[in-house]
Amino acid sequence: MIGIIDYGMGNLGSVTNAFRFLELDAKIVTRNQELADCRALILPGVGAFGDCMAHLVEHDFVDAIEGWVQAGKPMMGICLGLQALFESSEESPGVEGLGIFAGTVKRFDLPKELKVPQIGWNRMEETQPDCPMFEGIDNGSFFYLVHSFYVCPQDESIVAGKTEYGIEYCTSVWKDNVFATQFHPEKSQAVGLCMLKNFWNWAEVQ
Ligand SMILES: NC(=O)CC[C@H](N)C(=O)O
Repeated sequence: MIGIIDYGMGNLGSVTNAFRFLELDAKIVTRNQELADCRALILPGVGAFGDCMAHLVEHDFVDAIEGWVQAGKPMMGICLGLQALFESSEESPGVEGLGIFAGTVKRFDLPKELKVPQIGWNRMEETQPDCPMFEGIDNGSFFYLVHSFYVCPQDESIVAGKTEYGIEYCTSVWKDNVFATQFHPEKSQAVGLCMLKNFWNWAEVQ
């Protein structure tokens, strides 16, 4: 079963509905003790970096997530759930992220004709085409996103997907047992559902 972490800030409903539509066993976990029943985790997130980290601390999920990742168990981060995996964010100066990946999160600084937050569909170029989460997804497919900040991995080798919005920036990362994306696969129709199904299948064999 896949555990969808509920720390009071996720877009839980749409993520849960997506797995229900796929007829895949996923449940919302509200206590870190429930992680033991899970085969894989989803870290969703909508809102501000600082609030995300405060809620993860308040719900006692920080050590549990770090332990999960260190144990080599599969996890997928979505949107703010990607950003929280890094060390810090310009969105919340002074707040420490989970630090699972070295690097920070920066705010778009774009010409005024490019609106921030970027809200809508944009293409992802697969820079790790062998990433299992991209199975059956054409390179350059469009995904849905809503964001003002973007991750800047220190180690570029973890970048799995890039997108152009005034600048070229990272929209997916994959290293070992952790995959995360700035996009909302649960709101990206067929390609997004395919990505979630791929994560389920990949997690099955980890
Ligand atoms: N949709 C979101 O919650 C986006 C996450 C973050 N606040 C950003 O603007 O990039």
